[in-house]
Amino acid sequence: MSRGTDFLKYITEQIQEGIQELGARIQEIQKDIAGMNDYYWENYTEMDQYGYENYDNQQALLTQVSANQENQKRMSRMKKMLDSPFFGSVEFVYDGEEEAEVFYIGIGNFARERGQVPLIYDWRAPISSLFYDYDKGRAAYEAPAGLLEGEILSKWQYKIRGGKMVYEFESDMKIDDDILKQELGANSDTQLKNIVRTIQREQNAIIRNTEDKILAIQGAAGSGKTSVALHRIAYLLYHDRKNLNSSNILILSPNSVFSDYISHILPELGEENIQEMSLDLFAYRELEGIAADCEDRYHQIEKQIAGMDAQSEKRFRWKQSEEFVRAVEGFLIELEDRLVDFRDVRYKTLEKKAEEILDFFYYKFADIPLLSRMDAVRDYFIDEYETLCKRELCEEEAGVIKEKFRKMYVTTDLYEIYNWFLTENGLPVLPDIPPERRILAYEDVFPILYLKYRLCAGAVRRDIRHLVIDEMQDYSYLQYVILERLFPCSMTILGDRAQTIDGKMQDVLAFLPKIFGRKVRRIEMNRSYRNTAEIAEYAGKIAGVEGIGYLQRHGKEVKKYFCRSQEETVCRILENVRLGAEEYETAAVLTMTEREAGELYLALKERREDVFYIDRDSSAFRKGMTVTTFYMAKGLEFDQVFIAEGDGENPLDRQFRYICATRALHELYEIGII
Ligand SMILES: Nc1ncnc2c1ncn2[C@@H]1O[C@H](COP(=O)(O)OP(=O)(O)OP(=O)(O)O)[C@@H](O)[C@H]1O
Repeated sequence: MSRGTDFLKYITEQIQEGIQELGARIQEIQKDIAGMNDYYWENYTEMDQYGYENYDNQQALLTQVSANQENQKRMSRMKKMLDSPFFGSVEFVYDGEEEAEVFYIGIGNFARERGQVPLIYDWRAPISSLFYDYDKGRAAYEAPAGLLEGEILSKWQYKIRGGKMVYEFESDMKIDDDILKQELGANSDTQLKNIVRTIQREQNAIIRNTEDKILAIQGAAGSGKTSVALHRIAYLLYHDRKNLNSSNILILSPNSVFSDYISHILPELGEENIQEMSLDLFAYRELEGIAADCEDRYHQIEKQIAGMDAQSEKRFRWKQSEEFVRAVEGFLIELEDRLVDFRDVRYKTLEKKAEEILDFFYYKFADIPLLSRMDAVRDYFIDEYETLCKRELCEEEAGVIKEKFRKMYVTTDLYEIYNWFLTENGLPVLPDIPPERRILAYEDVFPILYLKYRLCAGAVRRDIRHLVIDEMQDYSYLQYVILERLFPCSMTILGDRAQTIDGKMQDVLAFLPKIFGRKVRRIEMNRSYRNTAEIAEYAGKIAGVEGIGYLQRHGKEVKKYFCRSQEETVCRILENVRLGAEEYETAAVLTMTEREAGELYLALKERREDVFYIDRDSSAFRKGMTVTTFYMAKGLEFDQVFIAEGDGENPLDRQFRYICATRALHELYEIGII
């Protein structure tokens, strides 16, 4: 038997024994807990009158309950490990030592007892970097005690499934590529896979980067940006347990389908409860009370596809630009004088002259945002008044005073203030209607949100300690300014300029340093993993993207059809789609517009059962044939992709075809209309 198979046998026994021992411990604690409960119910009437005994009992109970919760977690981790306990090993001899040691690496640490040397090391442990960063020969890793150097004598890779060794071999770079090809040659799933077994060196450098506050990654389509960002989160959580837990992390993703697509990776890596949301949803929640509803990005894309007139297009761009931010800043300086009408305030013996209020407003509290500043002035005077009267005001009295101060604002309605700004800048104003009837066009959503953050206090989200922004190319200058204000934390920002959904490519890396300063570290990922060589070359030509490396994984040539009608398009799709038990798992029919997707979906649904439609309200994608727009398919991947082109020219044609083409793992069909 080989060393890997021997170790598998040994470790399986160890894990099984560990599970048994832990099971017994869980039961024991469970008994203790039951005993404590019984004791409490039998004795609670006789416990000391001050409640000390009761308190001690409760504490003891809580300790046992939380110990068992922890044990249950360990138990489920160990059970998971039985399926595939490790995937790599490194035979390493430390400098100055004679004998080599073999370190096995898996998805989590395993030791029989807490504090013992692990039998399997977590892929995020310092020692595991030997596996990802080096081949045979000299190597080193950064341990808590400092840099440890030595020599790697051999490196092995294993595939274990259901507790059985599928393959094992000594790995060098070439074999690495073969494994990758095998992994990527498999059928796609409706969820992104974890890549711990095959993380590449340049990916590992990003995952293990803890020095840079803001990492901005420009990566080709399919280069593993999303995968790397998620593994980075797992890595950061592992290494900074004291300061960071999963509720401190927020992922801004394009939509709910994408959120669902990536949602299982972190739990698989042992990290639960990471929050995910789109920036549009975030904005919508923040603007509650100002407007009843907001358009989202997808409304805007549909407008762009339908063709916007030059003036609307120009206005939209301006409202998201650096110039806009500057114009708002200028407007805010003037706003101070326009927004407040200082008056004397009188309430019983409290009397404040307008001049005195003005003085406090402009000087003492000048740092507080305008719409929150009067509250600070008011609280100051109320405090002063209470000290003088030697009593606290009741709620009703304080309410009356609050109202008097609040009334000095000419308006507190951000929508109205925004209209002042628009008028000043010679732009059409929004209709003068009450909040419950207001629906904000996408072009106004972030401008109003920006005003909110500049005018009201309390926006900064200090609970978030790490922010991930996926599809960075689709965020505007203004959105980044907002993000910078809201989240003063470390960030992983990733995207691909070639996939910008706009008339021209946007290189956000050109302006990010202006917003975030010198904290931004730029990294490029130029090797693509998703597509076959044939598809990658085809896609590269569409976007005019050069210099992308890809695996020499070969497949069918890309096929192009020209059809006369929708009926013919449907026929072409159905004759080429290969879904089934022995075939592919996912196929996508991707269109430019929602209308086209809706029509094709209905036509295909008549002919096949397993056809699903994804629109902006969907929250998951399923095995079978998915019909959707190119912009909803961003970030996802499918075994087969059919690009159903619309008729006529379109300003987003290049982006449409490029994004669609790069979604395909194995087969790509382009269907044009003549
Ligand atoms: N090191 C790796 N080992 C195995 N598979 C990998 C590796 N890196 C990337 N992949 C695979 O390549 C595919 C693309 O990865 P991912 O979706 O993370 O790329 P992306 O750069 O975010 O793509 P896009 O921008 O086109 O949406 C996925 O199937 C992923 O599992």
